[in-house]
Amino acid sequence: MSLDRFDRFRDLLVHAPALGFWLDVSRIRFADGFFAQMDARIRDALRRMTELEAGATANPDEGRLVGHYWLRAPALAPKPEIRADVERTLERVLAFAADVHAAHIRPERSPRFRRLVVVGIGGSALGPQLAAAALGSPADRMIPHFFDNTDPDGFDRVLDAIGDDLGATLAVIVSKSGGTKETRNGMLALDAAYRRLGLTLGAHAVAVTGEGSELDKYAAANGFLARFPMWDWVGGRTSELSAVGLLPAALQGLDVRAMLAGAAAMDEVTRAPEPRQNPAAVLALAWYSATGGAGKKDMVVLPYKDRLELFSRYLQQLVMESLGKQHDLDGKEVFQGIAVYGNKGSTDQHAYVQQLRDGVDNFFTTFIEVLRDHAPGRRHEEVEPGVTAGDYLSGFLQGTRQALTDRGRESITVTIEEMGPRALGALIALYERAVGLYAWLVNVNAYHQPGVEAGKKAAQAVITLQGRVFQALSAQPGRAMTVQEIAKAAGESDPEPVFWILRRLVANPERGVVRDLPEPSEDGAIFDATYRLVKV
Ligand SMILES: O=P(O)(O)OC[C@H]1O[C@](O)(CO)[C@@H](O)[C@@H]1O
Repeated sequence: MSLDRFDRFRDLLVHAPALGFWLDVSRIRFADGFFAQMDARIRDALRRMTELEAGATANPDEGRLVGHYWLRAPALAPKPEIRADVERTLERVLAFAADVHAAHIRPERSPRFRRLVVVGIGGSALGPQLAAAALGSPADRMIPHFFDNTDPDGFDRVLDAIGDDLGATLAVIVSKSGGTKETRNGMLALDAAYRRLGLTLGAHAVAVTGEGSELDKYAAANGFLARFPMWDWVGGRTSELSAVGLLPAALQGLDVRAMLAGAAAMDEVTRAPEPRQNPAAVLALAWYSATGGAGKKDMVVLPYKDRLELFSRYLQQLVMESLGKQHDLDGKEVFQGIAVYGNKGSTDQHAYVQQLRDGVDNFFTTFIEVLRDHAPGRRHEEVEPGVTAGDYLSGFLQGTRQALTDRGRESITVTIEEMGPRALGALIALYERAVGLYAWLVNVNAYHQPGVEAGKKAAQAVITLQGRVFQALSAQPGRAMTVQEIAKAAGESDPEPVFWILRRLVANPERGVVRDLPEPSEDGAIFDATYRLVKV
């Protein structure tokens, strides 16, 4: 039995020695004949990927090219102007970072920039956050911070952490569309913070955005230190190796050329035409087998390396925004997707692994193993005679993998030699391509995200309604009105969103809305409450 299993392991293992990379899918229960059955489809997906890399229009909705592969191999770009753009932008990123480090570019009053705040969300934050956490060290040239939401308390927390160093902080505002509200709000929060110190945002800021976008215009009008392009042929969730990720990484002092080289090397390996020798194809096939090609199982991502804790969050967007689609490419309703979650092993062993082993079998796990325990020169302290903490980490990985197998729970293991910029670039490239291939296996468009717009529009409607609520209250100053009365005065037929707005405003007394509860106040009385506007 165990010999059979070892044979199967050997048979299925994909090893890329030049990359120090292994992919083990032997703990996926492929049905008999699975690879033969899928052969034509995966070859077709590989063919389409080749066309995509050669410049085919892969985003039928938007008629756009999809070319994140050219970011690390500009010579492959289908047009000379794209190649020139990529090469020039990399040089500009590196030169800008060098100038900042050398204090040739310096803040308004401080002698040099010591920190950076990346303001962005989704694909304009997750990659930079992943790289900062995965590769940061005490040798970093600048300390990175992030605004990745429109949470005022989140802004406060970051600004508190920066403290007196704000004058020595570079704001990197990242938005492909240049119109994302969370990002705009973060930028305005920073603007206000600089102004409180008598400083200007423009003298401390750079933008990464699409040419001609709202942000691009704002940056030009406000004298930003520099603007870097974001091209329409790079999707947000595959933008880590464009200026979006490279600029923050270069400023932090990370080796961006090594990140690019790792991605380029993985791209080479994952262009292999033979599916079984192509790690991205094998990964996509393993997902297909595990999920029935219909998202029946979730992907649990467990890197046994603290530095990769954000990898599952990064993959969450890459996988779920790419694959989570209502319709397939033929317009058929399919409700596709694969749910992704996870943090890190062994930590998660003490959180939800109980359910993975004993509970509902609705997932497959991806273990990520890093062979090198820590940086050369660090001591391998023993925690027991002849045993190190790293031995335990490794033991827990194998142990959990086996414990899951014993219960028939499927898993994949990705192994890398050591954690570094090259490996990170390679991991990103591997998953980018596996997602693209899988999308074709299930016939969905991986390169659009129509579903995101609905929530954004509805949010804007709430903001507009809030304005009408304020108007209704201020039209009759001092008058106490019920939720229903306010809704009516605001021209809103549904009192519920008005109730939500008022409840929140009341919890923030600075906004001037006061709630009066009828006496005696009891359960349910909240719906008889009245609201009025007071001067604050
Ligand atoms: O870079 P932008 O345009 O601000 O967009 C941020 C994120 O928002 C999304 O469009 C979805 O809301 C993502 O696809 C994207 O990464």
